[in-house]
Amino acid sequence: MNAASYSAAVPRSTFQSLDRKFSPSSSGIPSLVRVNCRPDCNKSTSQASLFLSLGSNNGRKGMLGGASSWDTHARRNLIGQTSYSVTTTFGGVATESPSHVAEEKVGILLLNLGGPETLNDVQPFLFNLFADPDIIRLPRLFRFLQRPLAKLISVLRAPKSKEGYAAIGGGSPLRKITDDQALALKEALDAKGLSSNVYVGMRYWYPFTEEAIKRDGITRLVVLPLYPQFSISTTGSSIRVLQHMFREDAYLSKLPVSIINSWYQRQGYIKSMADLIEKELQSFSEPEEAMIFFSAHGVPVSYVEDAGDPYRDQMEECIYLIMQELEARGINNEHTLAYQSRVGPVQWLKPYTDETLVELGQKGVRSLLAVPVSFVSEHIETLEEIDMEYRELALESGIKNWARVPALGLTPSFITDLADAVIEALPHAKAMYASTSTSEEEEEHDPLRYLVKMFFGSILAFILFLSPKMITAFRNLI
Ligand SMILES: C=CC1=C(C)c2cc3[nH]c(cc4nc(cc5[nH]c(cc1n2)c(C)c5CCC(=O)O)C(CCC(=O)O)=C4C)c(C)c3C=C
Ligand SMILES: [Fe+2]
Repeated sequence: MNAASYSAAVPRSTFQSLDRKFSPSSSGIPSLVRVNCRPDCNKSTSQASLFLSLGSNNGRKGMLGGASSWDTHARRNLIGQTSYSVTTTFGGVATESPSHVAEEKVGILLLNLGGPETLNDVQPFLFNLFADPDIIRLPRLFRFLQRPLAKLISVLRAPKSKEGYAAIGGGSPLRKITDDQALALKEALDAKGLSSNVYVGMRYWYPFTEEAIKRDGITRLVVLPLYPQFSISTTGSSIRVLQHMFREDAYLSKLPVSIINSWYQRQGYIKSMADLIEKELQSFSEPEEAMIFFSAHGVPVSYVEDAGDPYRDQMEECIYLIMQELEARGINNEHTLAYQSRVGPVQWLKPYTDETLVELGQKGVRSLLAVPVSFVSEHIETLEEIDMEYRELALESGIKNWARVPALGLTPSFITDLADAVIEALPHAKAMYASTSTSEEEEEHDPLRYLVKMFFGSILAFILFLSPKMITAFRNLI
């Protein structure tokens, strides 16, 4: 689609504008991120924690209970249901909509996870990760423990993680790859007539999301997470940071913003994945014999079943769409989906990649094509976990022929499709105006409530730290 003139009857990508509507829950999370949820997932606010399961809290099923929640009575603001008619020219040229003509300066913010660049960065990077309340979901009563717990876990986990990063050259390649993707996206947008500034915002390492958007006169912003599928733990977490930034900042709160929550169903992405799979199958002497083994990053089951994370549904739909595309090309290989990279003692999405590989080997599968599907760059979990650990396990389990599809990276058809997604999202940008503080924030500022929480929380935490469950939890980390 050419940016110079388009009628934005936007297809299936789900994107929404930041708006100031808050849900009735106390989470402080704007309704904008509650998307793509199954119709039956509007249970209220059950919580998940990575490490502990203590049963109910305030009548809520879940791990430690009551942390901030992703209740998902999804305001399915799917753009496919809306019809827009906007004629726009970009690139320093007048932008014309039915209501106004203005000079637009477009910014695109790519969101990603970030990774340690050196081995010395590993522990502080892990600290940032585990200090995220969307990764370790503590109930409010225990929230004051988030940072000490993150410190403890990061120190315990660091030696194992360092080994992994050492095996792939001493650091994560994510920053370089994401910067390259940003440049490629800018060029693809230029080629479509849209001049833009593309920024990179990482959640847990440099350049941090909080510092990503520069004050260079942007008048409209598209937020594009580099995760095809939405999860509370990835896109959701980054959007939470943005939400906070936008609430605090006068300039940002007025900036029209459009957020692309997930884009796994875009044809350009599906076809690009199918191209990579089709190509890699040719590396087998008998391509039709190879099982296509999709390996997605896992999340704890409670995210999906209690907190309403749409991640598993989106992942399954994504695999279905890729397989449909392959079948349309006459490729009818068997396929399966499993989840990798679990951390801690709780149940994660199943089946697990390691267990599935062993089972497939035992069942007589001899050729296997691994397809990483939750991420679009090479990173530690493709380069170390899949290419080294899982490959070795597969070969030990009787699988003779092993290959892995590369991450999409800079694949031109993929980058072009991201550019289209940005262009389609632009007309839907809306300002997020200043909002009132949430009940959660108000509570933080009430000293009496805070003291009571600290008192009871400390007693509970003391008991908890001595429990066998906690000891097992830490043992499973290292
Ligand atoms: C869609 C992708 C990802 C999801 C979902 C996700 C959830 C998730 N991750 C952890 C814990 C860790 N993740 C780590 C690294 C890491 N995670 C992702 C992506 C997703 N995570 C990426 C791309 C990376 C690698 C970045 C890089 O440096 O290359 C790590 C550190 C590495 C390690 O020690 O294994 C941890 C720990 C949790 C707990 C979680 C959901 C709750
Ligand atoms: Fe992860």
